[in-house]
Amino acid sequence: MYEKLTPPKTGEKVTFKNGEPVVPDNPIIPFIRGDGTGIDIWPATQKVLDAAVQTAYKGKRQISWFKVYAGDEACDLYGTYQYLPQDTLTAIKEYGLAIKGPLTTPVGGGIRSLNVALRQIFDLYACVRPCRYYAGTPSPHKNPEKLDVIVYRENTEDIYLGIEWKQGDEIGTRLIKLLNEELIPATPEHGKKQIPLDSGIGIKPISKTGSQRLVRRAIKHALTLPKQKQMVTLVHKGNIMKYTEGAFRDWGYELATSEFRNECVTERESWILENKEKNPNITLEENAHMIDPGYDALTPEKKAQIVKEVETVLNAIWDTHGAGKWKDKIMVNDRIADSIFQQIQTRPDEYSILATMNLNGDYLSDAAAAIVGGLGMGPGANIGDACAVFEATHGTAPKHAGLDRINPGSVILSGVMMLEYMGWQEAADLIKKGLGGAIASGQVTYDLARLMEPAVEPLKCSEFADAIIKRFN
Ligand SMILES: NC(=O)C1=CN([C@@H]2O[C@H](COP(=O)(O)OP(=O)(O)OC[C@H]3O[C@@H](n4cnc5c(N)ncnc54)[C@H](OP(=O)(O)O)[C@@H]3O)[C@@H](O)[C@H]2O)C=CC1
Ligand SMILES: O=C(O)CCC(=O)C(=O)O
Ligand SMILES: [Mg+2]
Repeated sequence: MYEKLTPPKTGEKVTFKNGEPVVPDNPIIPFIRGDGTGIDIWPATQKVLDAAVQTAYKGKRQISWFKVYAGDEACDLYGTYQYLPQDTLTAIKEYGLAIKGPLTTPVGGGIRSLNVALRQIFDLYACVRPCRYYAGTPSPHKNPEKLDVIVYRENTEDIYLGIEWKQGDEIGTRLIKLLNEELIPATPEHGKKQIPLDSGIGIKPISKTGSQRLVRRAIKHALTLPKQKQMVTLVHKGNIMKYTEGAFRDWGYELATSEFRNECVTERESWILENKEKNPNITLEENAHMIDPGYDALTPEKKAQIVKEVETVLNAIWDTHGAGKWKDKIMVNDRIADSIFQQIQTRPDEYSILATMNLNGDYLSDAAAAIVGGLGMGPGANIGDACAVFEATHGTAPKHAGLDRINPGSVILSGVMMLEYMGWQEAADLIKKGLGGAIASGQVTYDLARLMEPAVEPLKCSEFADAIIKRFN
């Protein structure tokens, strides 16, 4: 079955039932060390995970690690350009869960991202990146503790799908000509627009299926959160890209108000309901006027549409959601992408789950991680219905590689996410306690040490792992 790998002799497979993992007490879990700083981060992470599992379960549960290869290490073992060997894919498919360090993607040429390839191959459609603050972490923000969000990023489509043609490419040029000469003129709303012939071209597909399965997962996650965090914000640039980004928003609302009708209320619905609660005799038109600030300037047709919307909402959900009942539902709202970047800084406590398309989520997860301490504190998980691969938000940080100085926090916290996903909460809690304790006592790696006031002497990557483990008991 494997060309160059031998799975551990002990341990069992994780299986999946209805999209959820079924985890034995001794699961076999494949890991990819990663390129660059992976060489420092992975040993530190494995040590912390093993120590936590041992402390929590005293041998009753343990992980059998299965080393698999990707990136530079894979080329060393399998040969030139063998960045993602079949053995690795077979192992991840077979064992269901995996964890990885970062992998290099050269900018502007060579291999396409291995990280993205793994997500696409295993249909890991939800990239889940929580950004929460650990007390004592230095931050450029005044109140970083107010940010506690989870970026739920669609992980398989968008411009990130990688369907692109280089400037000057023959097929790319044919495509531009087809668009300019036939398809754009055949679409009246595009007017006389033309694509410059010397353009590179990228395709941005956003599907209804892809959008809704992501939002479905986000809403299900929201249902597990404390009441005050039960919110899902659909992030998009739909004012400009109406049929991709705008459609993501619309499909998100459609799903929330159909599949989760009883569990969700949209922001706009909540305004309509609240207006009637405050004034039971309010007319439909008065209500419409209140929910749309520009109402007076609208055309009669548009005004009639909003009045109809108010009527439809009241008829559909007044009984189930009215009289304040909506306050116990998941709030689903939407924000324009550029605006959300300032909102997470100026009003962080108003947000919880941020459901995004692929590219917006890529940007937003780095930005949100920066608020709570930087990329060394940004964990993540790529989750599908039959497989999950855990990895940090950051990349290989090559200038720090092999120096035993980088912060392993993000991959360790990705391990915490994996333990929680497995239902091994006790081990996950120990690591969060240990990591929180180490940071609170100023025992941190260079990235956090340089921001601390007063300054502290940085720990090495390996020493940070030990500082976490020391605090388990
Ligand atoms: N999932 C993955 O495997 C990903 C892979 N990549 C790939 O990684 C490579 C390098 O990308 P690059 O743009 O340099 O981005 P990186 O995220 O690798 O690093 C950028 C900077 O972020 C900080 N940083 C990153 N990781 C940590 C950490 N663990 N602890 C503390 N600080 C950290 C460092 O800042 P400072 O030096 O200021 O301290 C570092 O120089 C590229 O090939 C890229 O494509 C990128 C993102 C994700
Ligand atoms: O794979 C890469 O090179 C980049 C991926 C990335 O930035 C991310 O997933 O956040
Ligand atoms: Mg990124």
